[in-house]
Amino acid sequence: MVKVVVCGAAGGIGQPLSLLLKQSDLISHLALYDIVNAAGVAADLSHINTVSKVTGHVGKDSLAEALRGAHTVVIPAGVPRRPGMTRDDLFKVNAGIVRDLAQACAENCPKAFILVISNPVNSTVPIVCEVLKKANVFDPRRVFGVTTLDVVRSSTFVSQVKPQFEPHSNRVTVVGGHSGATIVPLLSQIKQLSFTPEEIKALTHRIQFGGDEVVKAKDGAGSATLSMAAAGARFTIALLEASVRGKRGIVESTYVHLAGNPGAEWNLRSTGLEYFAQDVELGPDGVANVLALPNLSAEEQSLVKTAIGELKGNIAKGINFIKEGSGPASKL
Ligand SMILES: NC(=O)c1ccc[n+]([C@@H]2O[C@H](COP(=O)([O-])OP(=O)(O)OC[C@H]3O[C@@H](n4cnc5c(N)ncnc54)[C@H](O)[C@@H]3O)[C@@H](O)[C@H]2O)c1
Ligand SMILES: O=C(O)C[C@H](O)C(=O)O
Repeated sequence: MVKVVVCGAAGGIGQPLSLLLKQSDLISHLALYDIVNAAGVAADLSHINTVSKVTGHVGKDSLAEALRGAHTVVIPAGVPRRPGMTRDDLFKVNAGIVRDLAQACAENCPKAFILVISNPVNSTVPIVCEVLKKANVFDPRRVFGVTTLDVVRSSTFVSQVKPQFEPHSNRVTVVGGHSGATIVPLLSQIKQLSFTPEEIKALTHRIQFGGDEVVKAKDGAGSATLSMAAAGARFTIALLEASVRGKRGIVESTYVHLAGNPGAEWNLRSTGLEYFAQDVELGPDGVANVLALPNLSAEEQSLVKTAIGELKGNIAKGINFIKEGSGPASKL
């Protein structure tokens, strides 16, 4: 029995993500939780003729039931950006939402994999980990910041500049975090391609600020939802392939707690950070191996240095939110 729970399932990401997860025969129960409308989304999806049972859970009183027995919990709950906002501006509202969902996971499904989509990911992942640490149920192998959209965008944008680069089957490693300058695509690792310095600069900028492109185009109606659903489903299915089916050699870039994770010593020492996104091999218990940062070009070294500076503050903000005590979730 593989139960996957989507928290925020009625939202812009939650609905298409749930639809994509409904296609997977790795999932036997898809539980959809939201503070509104999850019953309707669940009824609708439940008519699709695939193997999983779908249940809807609306409101805080139904959260425990939604989470009980979960193998994996995916969290796209919270508010998205509008033009002019940074992801960090979302902290005020989303930090409390993510904290409360993490607390419910600690109580109802302490061994579940937790996949955090809600922004700002650089801070919400530390929030989840701190809540689980406080509850004595933290396993660093089981908590992931979903940065797959940066990888998806990288493949797409590189293929638009280099048509011989097939976007579906070629992956680009993206390290750092998930916001602007903390997103560092390692274009030097694409060994089959060569780029001019101008191409590197333009591509790096587009990947770092791809989210802003969508926020601007949606003009007040939110941020990336459909591409994020595709990216979120890709990461969730990759984790299920590794953990349920026992498939080996699956590597995805993701933002994880470094200390205590297999293979993470090098990145822990070289970044000096508690959390960092990099290529991770997935396995039966989640993180099987954190891959060491490869040799970086001079430009990439400088980008990583800038990312580290920004990540330090983002991480401390998330940790302090739990350590120093935080009130109820607030409004924007
Ligand atoms: N990691 C990434 O790459 C990435 C990409 C895109 C968006 N995001 C983030 O994902 C989040 C969701 O974006 P969206 O476009 O789906 O927003 P949305 O407003 O369309 O949907 C959010 C959903 O969360 C629900 N929700 C609010 N509080 C909740 C709670 N306490 N428990 C459960 N559900 C709750 C809302 O009812 C809503 O249905 C935002 O924070 C956004 O910034 C992350
Ligand atoms: O840009 C955003 O706010 C949403 C998301 O983080 C993205 O990268 O599209």
